[in-house]
Amino acid sequence: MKPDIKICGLKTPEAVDRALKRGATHIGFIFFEKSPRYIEPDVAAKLAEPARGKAKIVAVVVDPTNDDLDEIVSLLKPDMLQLHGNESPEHVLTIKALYGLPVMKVFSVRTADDLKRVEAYIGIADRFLFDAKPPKGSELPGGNGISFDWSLLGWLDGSIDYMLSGGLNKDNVADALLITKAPGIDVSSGVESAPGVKSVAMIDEFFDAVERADAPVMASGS
Ligand SMILES: O=C(O)c1ccccc1N[C@@H]1O[C@H](COP(=O)(O)O)[C@@H](O)[C@H]1O
Repeated sequence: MKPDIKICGLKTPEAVDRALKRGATHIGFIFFEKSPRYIEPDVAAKLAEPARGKAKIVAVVVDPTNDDLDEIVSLLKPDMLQLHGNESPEHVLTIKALYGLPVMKVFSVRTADDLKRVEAYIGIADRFLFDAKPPKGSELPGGNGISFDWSLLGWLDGSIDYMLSGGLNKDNVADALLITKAPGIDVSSGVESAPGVKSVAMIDEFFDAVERADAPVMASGS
């Protein structure tokens, strides 16, 4: 089955347009100031306009304050919040109660132990997102272009709805889908020509690779 596809860290109308034309189900905007993909909420709001009703608009935040969220939610009017920090289950519940939006909670994964934290969020987070742990010294909690051992997701309860992220690109996404059968995938730096610079050609190549992975295999000679 075709997975949900989120293109994250968008900053130009061209990249938004291409992601939508190719069938992105989610588009993400990064509200983490140290990121090369950071965007002001009012700019993101204008960029997101063509996506309304076509793809889910996702605001990516890291341990946000209520002031941060007040501004982002009132200007962007996202469909979903992606919590990419160390938000506790209690903080997730508070955010959901305050803003009435579904939450995708992110977990950084290196070993099977990292997946044990998921349990405390079941019934609280609406969706999960599994990303690689950032390398030592990185200022970014995500968007590092690094993958983790996808086979670890085999330990998850099959009923958990999630997106897979971390270092996905046109060359590895088919393997990632084969191994995980992920219901959703999320890419950022894998469709960039330089940090923070999305390439429409690379967005095309990524969707092409997902479509090839999803295509039925024809028997030879028939
Ligand atoms: O992309 C960023 O700069 C970023 C900053 C802060 C939090 C999350 C960020 N990106 C998220 O990271 C993952 C994986 O990105 P990549 O494909 O490995 O580059 C993705 O979920 C982005 O939403």
